[in-house]
Amino acid sequence: MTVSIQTDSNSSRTLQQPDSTVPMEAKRLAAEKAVAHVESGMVVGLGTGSTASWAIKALGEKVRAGLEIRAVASSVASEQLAQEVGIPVTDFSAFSFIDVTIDGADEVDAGVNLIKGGGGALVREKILAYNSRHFIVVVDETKLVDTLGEFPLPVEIIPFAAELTLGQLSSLGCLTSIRQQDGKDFITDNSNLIADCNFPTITAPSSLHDRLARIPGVVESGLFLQPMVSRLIVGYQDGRIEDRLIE
Ligand SMILES: O=C[C@H](O)[C@H](O)[C@H](O)COP(=O)(O)O
Repeated sequence: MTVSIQTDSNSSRTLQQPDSTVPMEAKRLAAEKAVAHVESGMVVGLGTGSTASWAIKALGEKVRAGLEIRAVASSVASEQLAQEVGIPVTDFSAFSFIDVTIDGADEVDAGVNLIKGGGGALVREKILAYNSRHFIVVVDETKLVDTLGEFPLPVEIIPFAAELTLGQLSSLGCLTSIRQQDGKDFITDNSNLIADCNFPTITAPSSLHDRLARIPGVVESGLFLQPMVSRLIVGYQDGRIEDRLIE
């Protein structure tokens, strides 16, 4: 699936979405490595996207082989996949914290700060990550960058006065557009819009995060900043896997 992003300079660029040209095998290997950290009795947060889907499928296999977990999902799509593969999905009132959440990312910088939200699930993903004892991020090597920003930053905004919110986002120095899908506005699981914000580069993610949070109408941004990630697992196209504990 591709999403064409129209910027306010009338140029366009294409976001590589799950299942296009990405190295699926590297994603699968990384996801399976992450699942090895899940133990019986745990409450597990399920991410969204193609890499997280590999983790959900691998978890489903382990559940069918006897692993006893309860899961919560970061999207309707991931919840449906979990149910299909036999993972018991529980209610948020049934526990007070998540033991481990496994999720993908669109970019990971040298300080293990992330851009997420390429699939539009960033708000629920961030809630799960924030409420998890361990947040395991699984990516293939193409997601590693020195500095964030090559991937347009997804920001979830409410539909009310979206044009004004978009203007406020642009004033931070980015080209913005409302994400489109099949010729219509992409609508999140929370009935909101995604503004894709194309910064030249994001050199100060923490300060940008604070400025975004001050804009009324912004629900959340796809910046997931340290300390949030506790483990980073990278799959390489040559079959290597790097499993790194983040202190
Ligand atoms: O909203 C979607 C998520 O943040 C995904 O985890 C992210 O876009 C990475 O997706 P994928 O694993 O398909 O590359």
